[in-house]
Amino acid sequence: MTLVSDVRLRRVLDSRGNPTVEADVLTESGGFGRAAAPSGASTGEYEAVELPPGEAIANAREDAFPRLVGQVYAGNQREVDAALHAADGTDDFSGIGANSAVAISMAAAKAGADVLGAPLFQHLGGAFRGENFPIPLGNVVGGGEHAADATHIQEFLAAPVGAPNVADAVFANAAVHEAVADLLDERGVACGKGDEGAWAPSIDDAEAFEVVEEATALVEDEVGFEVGFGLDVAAAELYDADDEVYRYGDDERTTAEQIDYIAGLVDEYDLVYVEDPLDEDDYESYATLTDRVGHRTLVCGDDLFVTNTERLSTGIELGAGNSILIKPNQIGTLTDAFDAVELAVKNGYDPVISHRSGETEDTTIAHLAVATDAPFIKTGAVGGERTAKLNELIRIADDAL
Ligand SMILES: C=C(OP(=O)(O)O)C(=O)O
Ligand SMILES: [Mg+2]
Repeated sequence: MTLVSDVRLRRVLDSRGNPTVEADVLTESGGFGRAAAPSGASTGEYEAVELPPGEAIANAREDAFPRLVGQVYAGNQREVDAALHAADGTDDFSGIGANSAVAISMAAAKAGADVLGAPLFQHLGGAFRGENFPIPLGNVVGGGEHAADATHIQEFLAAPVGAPNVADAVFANAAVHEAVADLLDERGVACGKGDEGAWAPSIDDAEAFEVVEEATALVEDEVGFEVGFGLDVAAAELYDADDEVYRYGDDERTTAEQIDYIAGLVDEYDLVYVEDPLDEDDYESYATLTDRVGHRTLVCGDDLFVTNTERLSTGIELGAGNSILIKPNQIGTLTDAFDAVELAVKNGYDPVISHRSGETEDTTIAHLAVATDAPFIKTGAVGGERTAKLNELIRIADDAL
């Protein structure tokens, strides 16, 4: 029933105004799935390779279509994704492009769900998946590679850890986003937004901590449940490998100082989440930091692990981090992303399903988070391509699909 009968690829716009790959997968019985690849700006060095969309589309048409059409079943995700790997022939998807691969992989999953008449999260998670919903981490202030002339730390993330349900959590993050704007306004700070819809003021990191702490406290009082916050430091972007220092503008920190700095921030602000606090090649320092603060906060590897089970295995062996960011396009297929989640959970690492800074209206990650029972999802706080995922979570919780 779910035999793939056609695959179509095209260039569509992403939220930054760049072209990205969109895939349609059709099945013999009339099933249909459509999905689009997101795109990172602060990409990890070890991510699967995103090709220019035109090239990715041409290569996938030539090499992947013959292995998909009339050959594999959309309802059998492992078979679809194995065909994509076989068509690619490399270990980093530099043949057909991780952007073509992930778009096809996600579109096939949707086509499989369509044939079954089941929502995507149910097709992916099965009848016995958990009943939990992820806590959304919402980017409210940011800079780094996502906005010029803003904070050095890439993302300050609202984390409504005490929310009784996903809808209240989503609205709490939006309220923090709004409170931040009011507080910045009171301070006479005008600002625009970065790539993910977070405010991108021209203030230093210390002032951003003050503002976000105040905003989360205000919203916590208002909603009556715990609203903490966390960070994506995106430290690989700050690290100068030649001089072996982390550069925050004119300030620099050695690795030992960076570890002390992050541990100090966890203490001072009771951070619930710290992503990429150290360089993507420094497993040992991750282990040191995890030893110090891992019992009270999530130390999450994004550029460190790049959704890759081999890199995660190294981290597990060394005790580096206690959480992994899961971005399907970092590894190229849903099967690989699922395998990373499974390995993480088996070893006590919390998976955090994540968007990219360049996004589309695609909602696959909302379904992936529910299907895998992930405790967290990172997908912004406001903005159409971000609210697409957040509103989908609300619909899933409301049995409205
Ligand atoms: C979402 C992120 O940004 P990008 O997509 O630019 O890697 C991130 O670093 O976690
Ligand atoms: Mg990150």
